[in-house]
Amino acid sequence: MRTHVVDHPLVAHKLTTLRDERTDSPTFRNLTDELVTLLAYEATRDVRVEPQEIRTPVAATTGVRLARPRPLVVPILRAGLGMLDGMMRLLPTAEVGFLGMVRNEETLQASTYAERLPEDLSGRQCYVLDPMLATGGTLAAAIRFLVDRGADHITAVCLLTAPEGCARLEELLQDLEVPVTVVTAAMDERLDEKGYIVPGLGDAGDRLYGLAE
Ligand SMILES: O=P(O)(O)OC[C@H]1O[C@H](OP(=O)(O)OP(=O)(O)O)[C@H](O)[C@@H]1O
Ligand SMILES: O=c1cc[nH]c(=O)[nH]1
Ligand SMILES: [Mg+2]
Repeated sequence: MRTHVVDHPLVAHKLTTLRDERTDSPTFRNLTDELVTLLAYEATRDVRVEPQEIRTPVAATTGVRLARPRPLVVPILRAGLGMLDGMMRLLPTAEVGFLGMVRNEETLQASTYAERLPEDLSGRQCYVLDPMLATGGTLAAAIRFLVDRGADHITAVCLLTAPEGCARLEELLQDLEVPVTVVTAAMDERLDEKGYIVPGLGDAGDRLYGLAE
């Protein structure tokens, strides 16, 4: 597994406002959207392309287009939904599948409550969207689900990651032969006793969709 922390002053600037407890839900949603587009640029660095012959007004030339089958973007509900538009801005022709997952706040175990994905993902590049990689349980289960269906290339886009979660993800997925990359805006310090990322940004789903108020 490869973890890529995007080191860019605009990412750091937007992330700081995102973390701030005074940031309201509408601003949080906008910043998430902007941050994801910046991360998506890095996350799609190895998206598959194929040659395409075109004519410019001046001459014939060979360029590229996105290869078939199209990439699949998978937001993990609820909080991952806030990342979908930012990702689709760069990959407008991607297909979208959905996974609904929730972490039990006592046991920290992830469970799946909804799934709407193509049955056969053979040969598909998948981009998993989830703002928080905390203990890693949610992302590990989501990635295994996609690989079991045939996905052969996984990139997870996460706003924040915790070192403990990255280590656990690597351990849980060590038997996979599929390349897995995590692209993130920051690797934070640690998890607290409730499994929250420190300093983190709190509960991403609640901050996006306002259920905390
Ligand atoms: O790495 P983990 O320890 O598994 O935790 C991370 C998960 O927790 C949050 O979702 P949550 O369960 O709060 O669901 P929500 O998106 O509906 O708020 C977050 O969006 C991740 O999916
Ligand atoms: O810090 C955390 C950990 C899990 N889920 C969140 O939304 N935030
Ligand atoms: Mg939540």
